[in-house]
Amino acid sequence: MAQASQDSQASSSSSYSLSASAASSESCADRADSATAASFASAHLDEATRTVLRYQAHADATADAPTRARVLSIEGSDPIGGAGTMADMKAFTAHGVFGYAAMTCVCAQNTQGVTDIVNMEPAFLRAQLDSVADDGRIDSMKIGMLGTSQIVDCVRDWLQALLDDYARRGLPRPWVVIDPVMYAKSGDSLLTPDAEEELRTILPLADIITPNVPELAALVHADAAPTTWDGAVLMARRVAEELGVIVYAKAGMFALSGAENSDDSPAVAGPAPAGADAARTRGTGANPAPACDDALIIPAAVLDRLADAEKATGGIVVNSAPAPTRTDLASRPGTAADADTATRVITLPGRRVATVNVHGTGDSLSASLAALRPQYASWEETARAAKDWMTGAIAAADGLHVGHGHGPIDFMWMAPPTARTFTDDYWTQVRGVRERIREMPFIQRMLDGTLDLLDFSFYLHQDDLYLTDYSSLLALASVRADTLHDRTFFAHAAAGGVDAEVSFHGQWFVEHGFSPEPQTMSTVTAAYIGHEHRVADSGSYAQLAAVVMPCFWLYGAIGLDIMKQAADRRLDLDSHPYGAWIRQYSDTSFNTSVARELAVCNRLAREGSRANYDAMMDAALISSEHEYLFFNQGIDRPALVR
Ligand SMILES: Nc1ncnc2c1ncn2[C@@H]1O[C@H](COP(=O)(O)OP(=O)(O)O)[C@@H](O)[C@H]1O
Ligand SMILES: Cc1ncc(COP(=O)(O)O)c(N)n1
Repeated sequence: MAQASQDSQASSSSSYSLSASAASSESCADRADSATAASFASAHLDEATRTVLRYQAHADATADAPTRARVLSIEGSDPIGGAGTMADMKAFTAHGVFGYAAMTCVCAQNTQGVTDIVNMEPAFLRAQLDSVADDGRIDSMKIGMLGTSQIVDCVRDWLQALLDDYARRGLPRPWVVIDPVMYAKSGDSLLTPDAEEELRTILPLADIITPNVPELAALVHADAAPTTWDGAVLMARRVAEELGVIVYAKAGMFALSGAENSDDSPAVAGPAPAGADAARTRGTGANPAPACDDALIIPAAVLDRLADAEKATGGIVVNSAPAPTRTDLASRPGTAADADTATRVITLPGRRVATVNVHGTGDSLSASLAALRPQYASWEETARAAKDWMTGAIAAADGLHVGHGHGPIDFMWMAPPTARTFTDDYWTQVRGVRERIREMPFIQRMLDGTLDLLDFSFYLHQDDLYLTDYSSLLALASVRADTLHDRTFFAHAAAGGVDAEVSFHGQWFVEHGFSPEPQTMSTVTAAYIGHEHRVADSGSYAQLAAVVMPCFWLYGAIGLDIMKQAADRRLDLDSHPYGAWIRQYSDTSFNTSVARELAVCNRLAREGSRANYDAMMDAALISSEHEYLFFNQGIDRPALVR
């Protein structure tokens, strides 16, 4: 059965199932052209040119393809929303595919355990599966918890019939990912003991299976689960070779126990980069983090079929990006070859996230593989993409606060958070900066009237230099604004506010006997302006809006705070040396602009990606540190720029 299913996959020669479905509507003349092109290409063209031709053929063949792959989940439910069907649908949506779902059982479970399971009558499950298959084309599927041997039989028979039917009708074979679910993270059993043997009968129908470490042990009838990663990979190789399917071996069990599974990674837990970047920075020396590498094990039988498929089409696999060949895989870093069996073991690097919130990680990974395979050219690329996505989703899990046991992962980690706004988050994160500014000697001495006028005039001169430049940044924000509202807001801010402030400073200089002439810029002022310009030059409009925000908000907030402190101390502003300035600073009309700027930032943070949100936050937080240094320079005089 294994041989037949894999061969039918190979003969469709499809790395993109969507593309192959479009190809089935190709005219005979087109097919003849492709065949001629193929033999011409294999005879005359170099590899790069043939690759370009593959791209052209793929583009032509997918011209009428649907916008999204259609992916089926066959799973049990999880009302807490972290595993099973619910995990699959969330992962499908996160990966941009359209999800179908047939339920094998309904589970009463949460992050702490499984309390009850109602299995579907096999006949009713079959009715669900037929409902999908009769009405919708399936490009890819993920099969998870099957529960009982009757359900295993039902799904296996349906799947075999579907694959036969697709083959008969010349339709591309759907990608099949099977997660041989036996146990939940909580330790609860999700498969009746008598069904373990039955489960083996469906696995050869898969392209790829994703057992965790205890499931690997069960599949090879080992008495105990391996205690080392090398032992797990060895077992995974046995399973791959016996079943003739690719095995994705998962290291989650070792991650949960805190063990490293890779020799080459430093054992220091540094501040880990978030998400996909985390996986990629390993081995570069940046942000060393403990490893959680997975492995993709491709048995020789599968490699041979992939290579044969390529040979059969003379190197042009119509509707397909190049499939990996033996030499291809063997020459890649992280690929180990075994002289005896020629099985390939590909390391999928990742970093370990220190969390207990891994409910549904196995489901999410297998669903991701099914969703991503139609979008990538090979299982290797698919697996790397799925692994990176999983690391990001696990890294964001602790923020969810769902459940008291093993909490779910954050399927939406690539989107900005929604429970709090960007400005809520920013305000909390700058609490320390706000306190430091409030307590700083410059502000306190100004309030009690002991601040040296020279120190204050130094600060005001720097403020003038800063504001002149700042107004150009606001004007730039106006030019780059994406709505008319933002454009006019920044244009007014650039013109009005800054102008008024500078002329008020000029008045103060004259009244207090200081020259209003521009002074030399300090290194502190230059550093703040430099940061804002760097963001303006290389960042997005959203980042530009965020980098100028602290000057609005922190300045406005300090003004309110000074007003409150002055009132609490019952200061007589008419006789106070800084009375006029305190009045000006406490002018709440400025808060109209602050409020509008905050609304602009929240909109831009909400509408963009998580990466945009984080970049906006970084820009604003760095500006906030500069705000502190800026006030502080009145007293701790920095060097001047020459
Ligand atoms: N703490 C962790 N840090 C990083 N990745 C993890 C962690 N725990 C699990 N993973 C990853 O999650 C995916 C699912 O693995 P695993 O948790 O072992 O599956 P299962 O849920 O079937 O036991 C794998 O890619 C694994 O490497
Ligand atoms: C319906 C269903 N399917 C699978 C799992 C395994 O999830 P995990 O072991 O990752 O918690 C689960 N708990 N529930």
